[in-house]
Amino acid sequence: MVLKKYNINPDLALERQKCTFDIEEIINIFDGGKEKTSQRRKIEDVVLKSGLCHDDVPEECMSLKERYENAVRKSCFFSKLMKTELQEITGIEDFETPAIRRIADALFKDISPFLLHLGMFVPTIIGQCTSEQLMIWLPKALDLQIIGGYAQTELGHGTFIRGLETTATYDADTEEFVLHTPTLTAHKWWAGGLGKTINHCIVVAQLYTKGVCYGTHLFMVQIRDLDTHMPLPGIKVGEIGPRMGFSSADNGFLGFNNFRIPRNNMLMKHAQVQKDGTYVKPARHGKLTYQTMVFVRVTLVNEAAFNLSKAVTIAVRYSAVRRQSEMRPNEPEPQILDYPTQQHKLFIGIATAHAFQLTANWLWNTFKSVLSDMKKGDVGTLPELHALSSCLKAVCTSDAALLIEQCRYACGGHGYMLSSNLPYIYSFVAATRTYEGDYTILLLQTARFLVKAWEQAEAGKTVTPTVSYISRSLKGEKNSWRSTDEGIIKSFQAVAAGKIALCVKSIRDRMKSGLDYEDAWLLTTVQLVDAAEAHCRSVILETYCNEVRRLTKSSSDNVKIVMHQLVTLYLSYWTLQRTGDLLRYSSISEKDIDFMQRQYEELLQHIRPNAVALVDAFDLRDEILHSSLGAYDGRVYERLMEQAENNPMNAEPVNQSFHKYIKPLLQGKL
Ligand SMILES: CCCCCCC/C=C/C(=O)SCCNC(=O)CCNC(=O)[C@H](O)C(C)(C)COP(=O)(O)OP(=O)(O)OC[C@H]1O[C@@H](n2cnc3c(N)ncnc32)[C@H](O)[C@@H]1OP(=O)(O)O
Ligand SMILES: Cc1cc2nc3c(=O)[nH]c(=O)nc-3n(C[C@H](O)[C@H](O)[C@H](O)COP(=O)(O)OP(=O)(O)OC[C@H]3O[C@@H](n4cnc5c(N)ncnc54)[C@H](O)[C@@H]3O)c2cc1C
Repeated sequence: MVLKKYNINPDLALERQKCTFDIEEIINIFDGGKEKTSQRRKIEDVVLKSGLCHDDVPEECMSLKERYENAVRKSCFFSKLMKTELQEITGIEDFETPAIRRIADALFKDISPFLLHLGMFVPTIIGQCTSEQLMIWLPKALDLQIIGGYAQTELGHGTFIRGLETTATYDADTEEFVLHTPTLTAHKWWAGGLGKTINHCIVVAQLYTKGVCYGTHLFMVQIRDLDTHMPLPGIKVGEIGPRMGFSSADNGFLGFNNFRIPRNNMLMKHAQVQKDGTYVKPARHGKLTYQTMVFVRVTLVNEAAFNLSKAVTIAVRYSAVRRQSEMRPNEPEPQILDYPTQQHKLFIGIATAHAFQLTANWLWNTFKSVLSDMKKGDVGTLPELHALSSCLKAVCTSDAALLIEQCRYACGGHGYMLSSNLPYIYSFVAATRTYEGDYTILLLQTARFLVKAWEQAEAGKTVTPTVSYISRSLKGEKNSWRSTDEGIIKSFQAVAAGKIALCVKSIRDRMKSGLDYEDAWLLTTVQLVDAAEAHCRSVILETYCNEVRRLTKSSSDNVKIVMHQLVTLYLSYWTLQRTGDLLRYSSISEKDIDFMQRQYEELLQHIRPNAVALVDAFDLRDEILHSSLGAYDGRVYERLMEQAENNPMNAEPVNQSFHKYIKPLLQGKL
């Protein structure tokens, strides 16, 4: 371990002695091998030694303007570091390296204003440009000669992309597009980095040529002068105002007054406008311009896992240090981690972080394989990827937000301190449930796919692997409950199949009673969201079990045991959460449920001695955790006091407001 090992809180030190497995083995599993762990640590060393992570004043004590300026400073120096030393170490394009994403959190407790540059601007250039356009913009973007964002959402529309109002009208005489914001609600709103930082932007606008609207397309737009950074004439741009999190990401607004850009600034990999204004539609699939969103949804599953692992590390370490109440009269106060209710709050967080991380890796591989199919001209696998990335983004970000909040509950009053870092982690993840497609909207997209899959299976057609359980269900295969991994997964698939069947029936019944398809669908949407969530649960459970089995094949017995205990905990937890559904759609009995409850409670006891070691195995350095409660040495109270003493509010013994207001009030002179 690279972490400092002096002055460790004695309770935490004892916890580490109880560990039954080799922590390094689990670290290697999640990094993807020993080599990757070593590369990641090298990257972390370089960034930590650079001195960039240091703030003179804690971020939470800065004004919004100071926070933004501090974040810009760090982003610039971090970018320089990425281009130099880090490039040498990674040897690959930076933005895909998970280690870079991890260590970025050592610099930014909140968000880098450059997040959207690497998160969406560069991926859009890669996915949407012709090879000529790529040659122009990609090197400049990677070299940070231009800095960009992604402006799709408007004041009036975010979810419904087809309803966007910004127009891009082609003028064949000058071979230019004229960008225009026709109404108040057409102003671009929310784009990260747009407020103050970026000079270029991908703009999503309704394309008009030869008097016809062809729907939304993507355009590369320079919005600020590269030298003075002033908005270009015809551009109205600014920051949208304080929000729950993302404080240093300068989310912005943008309006166009007949602003002209060259024809070549339409991103033309899939659809083109020729010089004379002729529109050439995408040859293969109508939704390829939505590809960056699919990419980000895939990466957000990883974000859910990573941020949850940070929160649960903080809460478990704190729970080992914190002593409160008594279990029996006159006995010493126990560590709060010894309360089964505390274990119930936290151990599911550890298991979920594992489940989401392995699912994220699997989804990333699926994404790469679909991209490779698409490069060969085959878009057949795209609908399944869209359905998977939609539901996994929705469910993983939503579960992670709930579990992170549970970690805060688990830390009592001190968890409410910004210095615990839990409020920052929560506000970041809470936003991921909304952006890049709101929870409900994305589950409804998956539901479309599931209903279609049902209809295909009914017609005797083969369906894709993630929904093959539908065919089994239609063949009349009855579910018989077994409390094994496979048995539980089969039962969750039976729940999903049962719910999809009911949705299909509801839609058909409603149509029989005279409604059209749209109304029948609309009235069934509560059930459809529920069915898509059930499908997603079955995907996560299956992926988690399969991946742990695959990845621990050559592990030591002790690692196999502890990793499998977490899998069983996860399966038991969700069985107990979903007893109503399982009683309805599987053959589970009350006796089985009693067994699962006892098994779950026993597992909490089995995992308890390894709890601290399991969070140590996330290998998160103190500089990444930024937490007074979760540091490796467990010196919680020392840090809280030190930070209180250094609070700028305590710099003067008497605040001037006493003389101005309180004293006159006390003396009746106000
Ligand atoms: C670490 C990185 C951090 C990055 C920070 C990011 C910060 C945040 C950035 C943002 O939020 S950017 C803005 C993101 N905005 C959204 O996500 C908007 C969500 N809305 C949509 O995606 C779409 O409007 C919609 C809900 C999918 C509906 O689109 P549309 O009305 O055009 O389609 P439908 O009629 O519903 O469906 C038609 C057909 O198309 C299929 N489809 C839809 N989307 C896709 C897709 N992305 N890929 C492939 N296919 C897609 C859909 O399933 C339908 O198929 P059929 O059922 O007809 O077969
Ligand atoms: C921190 C943050 C950063 C962001 N960054 C960017 C960015 O960089 N670039 C960018 O373009 N955008 C960005 N966004 C915008 C984001 O993508 C949208 O806010 C998001 O897609 C949700 O859209 P909306 O705000 O229009 O919500 P709405 O669609 O108005 O949703 C409001 C509610 O209505 C419900 N609803 C809407 N339509 C339906 C329907 N058809 N059926 C059932 N229920 C429905 C939703 O489920 C939700 O509960 C960002 C947002 C946030 C919070």
